[in-house]
Amino acid sequence: MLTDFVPRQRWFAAKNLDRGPFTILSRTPMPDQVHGGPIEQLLFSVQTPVGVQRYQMWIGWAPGLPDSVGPQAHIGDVAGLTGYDALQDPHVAGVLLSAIVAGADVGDLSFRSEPGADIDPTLPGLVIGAEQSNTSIVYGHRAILKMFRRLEPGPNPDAEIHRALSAAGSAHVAAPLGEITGPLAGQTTTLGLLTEFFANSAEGWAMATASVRDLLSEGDLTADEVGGDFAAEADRLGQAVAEVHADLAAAFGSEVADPGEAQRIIGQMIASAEAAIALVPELAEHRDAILATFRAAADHPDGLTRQRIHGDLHLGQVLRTLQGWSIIDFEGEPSKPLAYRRAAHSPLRDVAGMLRSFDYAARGQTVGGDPDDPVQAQHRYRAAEWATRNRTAFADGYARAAGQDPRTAGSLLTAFELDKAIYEVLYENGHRPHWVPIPMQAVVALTHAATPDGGHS
Ligand SMILES: Nc1ncnc2c1ncn2[C@@H]1O[C@H](COP(=O)(O)OP(=O)(O)O)[C@@H](O)[C@H]1O
Ligand SMILES: O=P(O)(O)O[C@H]1O[C@H](CO)[C@@H](O[C@H]2O[C@H](CO)[C@@H](O)[C@H](O)[C@H]2O)[C@H](O)[C@H]1O
Repeated sequence: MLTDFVPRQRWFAAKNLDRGPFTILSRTPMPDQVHGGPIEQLLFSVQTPVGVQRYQMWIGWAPGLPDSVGPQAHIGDVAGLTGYDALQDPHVAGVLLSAIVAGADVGDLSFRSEPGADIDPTLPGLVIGAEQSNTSIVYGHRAILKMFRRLEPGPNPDAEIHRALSAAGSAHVAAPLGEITGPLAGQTTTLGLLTEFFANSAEGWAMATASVRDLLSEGDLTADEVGGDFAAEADRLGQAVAEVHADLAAAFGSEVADPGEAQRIIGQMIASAEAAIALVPELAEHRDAILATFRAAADHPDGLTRQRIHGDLHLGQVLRTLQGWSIIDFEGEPSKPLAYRRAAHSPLRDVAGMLRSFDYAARGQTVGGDPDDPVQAQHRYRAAEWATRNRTAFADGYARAAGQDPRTAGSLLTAFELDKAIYEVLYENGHRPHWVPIPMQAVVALTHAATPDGGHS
């Protein structure tokens, strides 16, 4: 029954991998029924060449597909009952919120609210957009419940970091309100996280791309002259990221790594690049330049600091609220193991993620098209202008708040950007193949200096 439905879901990361059959790990029915049939949490695993993957689903059963969900929620029919993706059902959303507020224990699942959280269990819940790594339900513009889809045994860094930053009084994070946990491979595992919802907020990605469009529609004004200029926001965002890094360092600790740290990091980047090259043929022709760019960064003289970071920072992970910038989704890079995502890393990794994202916001609007069309060529030129302006503003804001300019890391910052761009090639190859040219272009630009003729061949 899962065979047709699961591979169509955005959250399923093994779409393009050879894989074994789905193995059901557990089924936990809720005491409540909403459409004359049970609602159950189902955990399953699937074996892939890169290891086992585990996933969470919530399945509702009813005599037919309930009116409260669309046809995309249909999973399959068994013994006269229709199974459907229950997280898309507002009635099931209500059951989950009530269980959190009640502090229910259901089978092995624990539903808990944070001490002092004041949540109205009757708030109506609505699932938001399908194009996410997980599935989130918004309750009356007051709270948002993220149900993690791909699971790894242990605490999810999203829950850990929301709690730590909130306890530190950070102005840049949503307050945690509750959690759903349960056992997986013998460890207590975060299954869902309820946090404060920022009503009237805008995603950084939406704001940045609106600003790019504004610039592209202008024939002769430069990026600093158009009404939609984003540079002041990019500067404030840099400041917010630096403040979050400082709070994370205070909450979880930080250390100056030993002098060999840069070599160790570069070694990991080279290993990831080799793995990506083996999977994506377009990367192979740039292999020499990629390796040369990484090697050039290995001799970083200064000690690097290591601390907990966001790990997958981009413009889609930042919200402009009425108060300022907030950062969401502290899970880390979805493809990396949990131990890596909970470990200390260089904050330059997050800085590089944001720098890449400014490039994405700009080039996403000009990708594809006719390379010989003069209007499109002009758009590409303007998009590059926007990216430079906003990358600079972000780094300026970060440097001011951190007291240290990330750009002084030079070739090492380039290596972090290249590492991210290669990750993005892999990510787009699996999820949005028509966007592969965006990070590919960055791979070429970032390795340009390392090619024998400086990229003039
Ligand atoms: N606290 C919040 N307030 C308002 N919107 C939020 C909040 N948290 C998340 N969102 C919205 O939900 C979307 C998905 O959240 P995210 O944590 O990025 O989930 P995923 O892990 O599925 O990518 C975000 O892109 C954002 O639009
Ligand atoms: O699902 P997540 O938000 O955790 O992150 C994954 O998906 C992102 C795409 O939504 C991806 O980000 C890439 O695309 C963004 C635009 O959609 C762009 O702003 C980022 O710079 C680019 O990396 C992210 O890498 C991936 O982990």
